[in-house]
Amino acid sequence: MKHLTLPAVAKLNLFLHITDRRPDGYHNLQTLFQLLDVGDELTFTLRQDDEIRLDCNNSELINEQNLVLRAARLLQQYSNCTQGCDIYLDKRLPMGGGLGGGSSDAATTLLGLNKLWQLNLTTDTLAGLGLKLGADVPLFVRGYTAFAEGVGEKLQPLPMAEKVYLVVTPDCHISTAEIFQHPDLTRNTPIISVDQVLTAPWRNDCQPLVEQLYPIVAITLQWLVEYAPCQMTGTGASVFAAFPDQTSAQHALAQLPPSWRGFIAKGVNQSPVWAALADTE
Ligand SMILES: C[C@@](CO)(OP(=O)(O)O)[C@H](O)COP(=O)(O)OP(=O)(O)OC[C@H]1O[C@@H](n2ccc(N)nc2=O)[C@H](O)[C@@H]1O
Ligand SMILES: Nc1ncnc2c1ncn2[C@@H]1O[C@H](COP(=O)(O)OP(=O)(O)O)[C@@H](O)[C@H]1O
Repeated sequence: MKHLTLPAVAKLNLFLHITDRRPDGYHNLQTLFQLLDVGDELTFTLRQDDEIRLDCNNSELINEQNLVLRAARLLQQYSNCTQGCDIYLDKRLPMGGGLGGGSSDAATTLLGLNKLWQLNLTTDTLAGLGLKLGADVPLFVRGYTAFAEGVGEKLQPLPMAEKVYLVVTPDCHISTAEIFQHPDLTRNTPIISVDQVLTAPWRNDCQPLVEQLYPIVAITLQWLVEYAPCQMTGTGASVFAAFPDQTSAQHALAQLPPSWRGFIAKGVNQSPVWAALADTE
């Protein structure tokens, strides 16, 4: 096998509870990660040498900090692999919007190169490597909708009704670090058990603070709630609502103010990346 094209889908946090702050400054969370069926696409091509090169439809993303390059280099180093690759990233997801696009790209890179370089590393090993790159990477490596604890790395599969979501991303950049460092962040939500997930009220502890600091997020939520109950994902800025069907989601999307960005996606319990990998067997 010389080429491999794989999806890197988005996620939503159907709820996000912050339960405490750890001595290392990070926060323990409880969250329900819902995978979606839309995202970026990555193509991996074997090279004759051991170089790793990245190309992308967004030239600003072609740099050493890109999580795709960092994931590829980490895997090459970990496995002492002498092979290289050209990687093309087709960036489709809004960036820095709480949809996990960068983390998903990193996970797809770990999964894709494990296959292309025939490393045969286990999913546990890849998830462990992914955690070094970001808290959400293990979710995308494992590829199932899940209840998560810790910083998001302790995952239990939790299949959900596969609903239709409208996701709207207002034009503002929110720093995850700024939100987590803010004194007004709610960080003492009581811990719930996995049995309580479906009955507990779902809320995002970052949302009130983000609405206060970034009024455009509050305005976007006020727009969306006219159509369906809505919430913010991650540390923002994207917001989402579940709709009973494609038609009603499409109706709301058609009313979106011109400068806003939105898309419709279906919630999925299994990441399409795993089905795509199985197709290459
Ligand atoms: C909170 C979530 C929920 O999905 O937000 P989104 O990024 O999706 O919006 C993620 O777990 C975010 O993960 P990720 O985006 O990888 O965060 P990182 O880059 O690791 O962290 C940025 C900074 O946020 C703070 N941080 C992050 C995660 C966490 N559980 N506690 C923290 O206190 C730390 O100060 C860290 O330096
Ligand atoms: N492959 C990538 N795709 C998107 N962003 C990336 C990538 N690699 C690094 N980044 C950086 O990570 C930041 C957050 O990316 P992203 O995962 O899209 O957001 P979020 O964590 O809010 O869901 C971006 O602003 C960008 O600077």
